[in-house]
Amino acid sequence: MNPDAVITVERATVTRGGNHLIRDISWEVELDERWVVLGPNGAGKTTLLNLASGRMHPTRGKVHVLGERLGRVDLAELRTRIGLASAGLAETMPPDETAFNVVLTASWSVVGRYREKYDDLDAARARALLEQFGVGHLAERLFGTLSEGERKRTLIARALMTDPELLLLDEPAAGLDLGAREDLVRRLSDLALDPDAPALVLVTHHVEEIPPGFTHALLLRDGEVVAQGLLDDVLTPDHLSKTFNIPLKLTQVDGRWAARA
Ligand SMILES: Nc1ncnc2c1ncn2[C@@H]1O[C@H](COP(=O)(O)OP(=O)(O)OP(=O)(O)O)[C@@H](O)[C@H]1O
Repeated sequence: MNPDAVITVERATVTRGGNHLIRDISWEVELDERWVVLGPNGAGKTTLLNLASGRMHPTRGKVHVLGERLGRVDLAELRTRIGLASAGLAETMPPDETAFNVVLTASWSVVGRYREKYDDLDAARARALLEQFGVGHLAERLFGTLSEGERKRTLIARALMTDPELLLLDEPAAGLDLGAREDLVRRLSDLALDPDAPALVLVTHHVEEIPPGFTHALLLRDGEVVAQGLLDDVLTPDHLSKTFNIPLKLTQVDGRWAARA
C-alpha cells in the first residue's frame, strides 16, 4: 500500500434499495494533496465523503482511511483522526452552546459542555481557530444565533480542533452570500497553501468555490467518475460539460475558476 495515502478507495460500490449511489469508484488521496470533489445534485459526492469519513461502508470494494480498512477498525477511534464539517453535522450542534464551546468540545468528541476537563492549551487552540476563520469576536455568542456563514466557519474551526490528519468539507460555501463566500474561499486557500495543514477534500457544485492552492479534482456524475487527477488536467470545458450534462465554457483568472453555459 502507498504509505502516503490517507484515503484509498478500491472499486467501491454503494447500493441502497436497489440503487447504486456510487459505482465502481477507485480513488487515492495522499497526505499533501488538496482535492475538490465536484458534481451535480445526486452525483454521489456526499456518499463518497461518507466512505472517506468512516460513516458508511462500501457494499462492494475496499476502502482504507488513514491506513485502516473500513469494516476492520474501531470507527469511533478512527473518526477522532478525521475532521468533518457538513450541513448535517451543523444540525446536531446544540444552539444554546457558545461558538467557543462548539469548537472546544471537539477535543472530547462531544457537542456540549458537561463535566469534561479542558486545559488552557485547549482553550487557546479553540480561540486561535475561531480567529483563523474570522469568528474570534463571536466566541461567546450562542451557536443558534450565528448566521449561516458564521456557523459554517465555526464548524470548520471545530473540525480542525483535534489536529486531524484529514479534513473533509461538504459544501462549505453553500448558502453563503458573495462576500461571505469570498471570505471563506480566501481562508480555505490559506489552509490549502499551509504545508502543515491536513489532507483536504472539499465537496462543491461550483468551480467558483475552488480555493487557490487546491491541487486535484474528482468529477462525479450519476455515481461514476467522469475524470480525476491534477486540477489543471481535470478541469476542462469537455469534462465539466460531461459532468453537468450541459455545454460549458470555463475560465481561470488569478487562480480562480468560473464556468458558464
Ligand atoms: N438511502 C438511500 N436510498 C436510496 N437512494 C439514496 C440513499 N441515499 C442517497 N441516495 C441517492 O443516491 C444518490 C447520491 O446521493 P448523494 O447524497 O451522495 O449525492 P450528492 O452528489 O451529495 O448530491 P447533492 O449535491 O444533492 O447533495 C442520489 O440520487 C440520492 O437520491
